[in-house]
Amino acid sequence: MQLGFIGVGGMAQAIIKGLLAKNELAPDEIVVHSAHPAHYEQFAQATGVVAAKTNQEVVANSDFVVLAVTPNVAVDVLKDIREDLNAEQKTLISIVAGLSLERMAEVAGYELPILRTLPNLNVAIGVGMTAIAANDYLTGAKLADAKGLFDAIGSTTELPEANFSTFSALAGSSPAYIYLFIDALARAGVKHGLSKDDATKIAATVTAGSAQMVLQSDEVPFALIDQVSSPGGSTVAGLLAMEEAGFMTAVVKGIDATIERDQA
Ligand SMILES: NC(=O)C1=CN([C@@H]2O[C@H](COP(=O)(O)OP(=O)(O)OC[C@H]3O[C@@H](n4cnc5c(N)ncnc54)[C@H](OP(=O)(O)O)[C@@H]3O)[C@@H](O)[C@H]2O)C=CC1
Ligand SMILES: O=C(O)[C@@H]1CCC=N1
Repeated sequence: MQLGFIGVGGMAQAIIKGLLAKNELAPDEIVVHSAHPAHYEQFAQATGVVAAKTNQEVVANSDFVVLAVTPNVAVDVLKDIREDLNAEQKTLISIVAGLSLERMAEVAGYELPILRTLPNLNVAIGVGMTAIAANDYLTGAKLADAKGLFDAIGSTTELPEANFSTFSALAGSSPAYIYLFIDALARAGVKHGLSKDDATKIAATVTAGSAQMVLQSDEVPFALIDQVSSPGGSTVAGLLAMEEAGFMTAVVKGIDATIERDQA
């Protein structure tokens, strides 16, 4: 498979890193281009992927083309490559938040096979969580191949587009919030005398372990919270202090704001 990337920012690099680490594709099966030669040429040199001189050259040399630019330029970029996409019926894979299949088809061509995806940064280490929605023209082997790319670097879930904004907040943006939680936990450890490195490792290990516990246990998180909280103990004291500071409200407000911005 030849896989093209238009845009090699944070998210595209995470996908490419994940695919290369899993040996899903060889570096010479990936072709990239972005706005600034200094960025994409340096990235190509560092990873061994192929640098194209234009977005059109990416399309010409790919079977599957990943649109990985920011939402504000995505439609203009699609307009620039639509002829090349349709000339040989390439498959378009979008990772652009907020850009619907209908809008992409309107701009790039109604019969173009398109997979709308919403991955997260954790694809870089093979534990991503990606939502996918295909249009009617993406079926059979092409759909399986496109989905397979994301299966190789984590979990995928087929989702109605109406739920993409919520998914984007809960899975696309939330790594940032979970990193923030880990950093806050570690900072508290530093406040009480641990080194930042030690505290961060401890906080991250416990966060990963607790997530595994939720996934593997039959209990809901609230029941697990009760199991940690010894009667009259320190955990319940901490929980109540966190709630007094608005922990749950802060999380829900953050997700509300994320969804609101995605839909703006
Ligand atoms: N970051 C994340 O966790 C997630 C991001 N997304 C989506 O991924 C997309 C990219 O986000 P992210 O990687 O964070 O953003 P970045 O700003 O890191 O990357 C954007 C990329 O687009 C390139 N670009 C800009 N204009 C053009 C153009 N005209 N032609 C070709 N390339 C262009 C930039 O080029 P250059 O580097 O040369 O400046 C850059 O490589 C967004 O649409 C976002 O919604 C989706 C899920 C999660
Ligand atoms: O911040 C953003 O807009 C993108 C969408 C999901 C994660 N990052």
